[in-house]
Amino acid sequence: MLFSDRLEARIAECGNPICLGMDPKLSLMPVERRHSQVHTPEDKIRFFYMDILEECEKRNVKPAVVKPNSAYYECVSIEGMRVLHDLIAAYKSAGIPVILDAKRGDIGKSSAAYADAAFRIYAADAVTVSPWMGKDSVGPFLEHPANGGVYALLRTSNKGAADFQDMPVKDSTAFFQVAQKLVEWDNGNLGAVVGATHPEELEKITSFFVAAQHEIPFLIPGVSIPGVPGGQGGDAKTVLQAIANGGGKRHFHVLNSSSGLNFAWQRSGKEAEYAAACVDAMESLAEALH
Ligand SMILES: O=c1ccn([C@@H]2O[C@H](COP(=O)(O)O)[C@@H](O)[C@H]2O)c(=O)[nH]1
Repeated sequence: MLFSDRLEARIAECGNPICLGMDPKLSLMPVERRHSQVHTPEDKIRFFYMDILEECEKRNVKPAVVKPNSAYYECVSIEGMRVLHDLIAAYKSAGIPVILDAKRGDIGKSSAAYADAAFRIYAADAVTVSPWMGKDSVGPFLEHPANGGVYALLRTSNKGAADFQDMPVKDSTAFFQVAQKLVEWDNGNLGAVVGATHPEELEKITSFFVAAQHEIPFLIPGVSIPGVPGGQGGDAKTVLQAIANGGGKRHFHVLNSSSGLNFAWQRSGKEAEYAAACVDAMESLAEALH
């Protein structure tokens, strides 16, 4: 089954388009309030996300997908990467697909090795890639036997996105040129990263794919949760409206919040309730988007 079909079925099944980012920030993970046996940063990360998973299962409130960003695990230690691997396995076995946010891409043979690492070693369902090096760089991810999803960076959420992505190219912009290539390269497993922070661009990008009669799933990072610091300011309802205005499919695209959902306990200040606060925030986001 193609990734786009699996994703659409998953969003319909769980009833929300939420992508729970999993970007550990140790100072905001008060795990020792619940577990006295936490001794290392790796334990802290493991307990934190396992508590959130347990709470999701207990309340039957699950995100459509999760997205750990590998940087936050790699910078902890080699063992941190083992924790990333184990969390991917745990969330997958709870039926939640995992997007590994690693932003890979290289010459063909090196991309093939990156693809194998993402899909076989980490066993992720999807991975983020940079399209900058072209078709032979993205191809090995699309052709990997795991048949996983491949989200290419298209119009990112950061301020610097404008530096290159908005550059005028052939009567349009660089990101529209990339969008055209994505349509050409897609084999049913390709998606695009489009930031939540620029809804006007999101609407235009949606219209582009709709006009090409070739919608691909968007991973939309940059969504903030009201009252929780650290997000990028994107508003989830505005994002869905932009997709609707562009004529896009309703249950196809996922909206990512990492710090907003992970550290939602900051709203009440009740540190020991970090897992419940995360799932509360997910539940109210899901309701608001229903
Ligand atoms: O354009 C992009 C691409 C990736 N990201 C990643 O998503 C999360 C966002 O975290 P928040 O805490 O919700 O802001 C993070 O892993 C980024 O590296 C992005 O923000 N924008």
